[in-house]
Amino acid sequence: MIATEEQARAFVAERCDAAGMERIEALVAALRSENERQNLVSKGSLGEVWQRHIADSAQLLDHVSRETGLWLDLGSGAGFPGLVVAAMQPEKPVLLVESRRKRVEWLTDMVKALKLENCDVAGMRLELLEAREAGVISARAFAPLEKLLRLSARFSTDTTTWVLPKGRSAAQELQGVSRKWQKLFHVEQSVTSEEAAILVGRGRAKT
Ligand SMILES: C[S@@+](CC[C@H](N)C(=O)[O-])C[C@H]1O[C@@H](n2cnc3c(N)ncnc32)[C@H](O)[C@@H]1O
Repeated sequence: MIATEEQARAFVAERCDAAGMERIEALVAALRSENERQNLVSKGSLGEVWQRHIADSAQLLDHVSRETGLWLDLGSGAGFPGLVVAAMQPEKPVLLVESRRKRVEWLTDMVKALKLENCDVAGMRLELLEAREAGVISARAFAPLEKLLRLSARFSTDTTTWVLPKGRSAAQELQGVSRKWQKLFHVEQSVTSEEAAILVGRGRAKT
């Protein structure tokens, strides 16, 4: 279990090259500065930004094979987890979906500043996004599982990998959805918190 900022930084460094680490350092610096202007993340979490946001996002890579297609991140907010993934693996195509204007501006600015040619921002509600096939679907603190699956099912295929950090509610939320959806997922322990878990799944979420 990651317990310190140093451990979190080392965890991330093991999963990307030096250029990736430089991009992540730049992202952290920009986040600290932008958070003075808009509430991208809670002030309290900035003191543990590597544990709470960066490593928390980076750990999803351990559940995803390297060759998957488009990584679709729903409700990216400040960029977690999608922007972190895009910065660590610039060969991975990533689409960040976010509806709030100021957050869309922040994400767009960061994609430009970090020179992430692999990463696009869809500044709109997910409901309005044109259907496309996603190799990976991620979403942290986006919506309750039932709603999340209903909104994103149309982007999934038989080979889609789902990585859904769900905090302490993971197992309970999974029990609350229909059996056809339960079958797709299992619960993985988060490495950033004893209490948190990630719903990892594979396949098409039929509606
Ligand atoms: C609680 S925040 C989480 C942000 C980020 N994923 C994180 O974990 O730090 C949820 C984000 O989802 C966005 N959002 C909520 N509903 C959405 C929708 N239907 N389409 C696109 N974005 C949405 C919100 O604007 C907000 O930025």
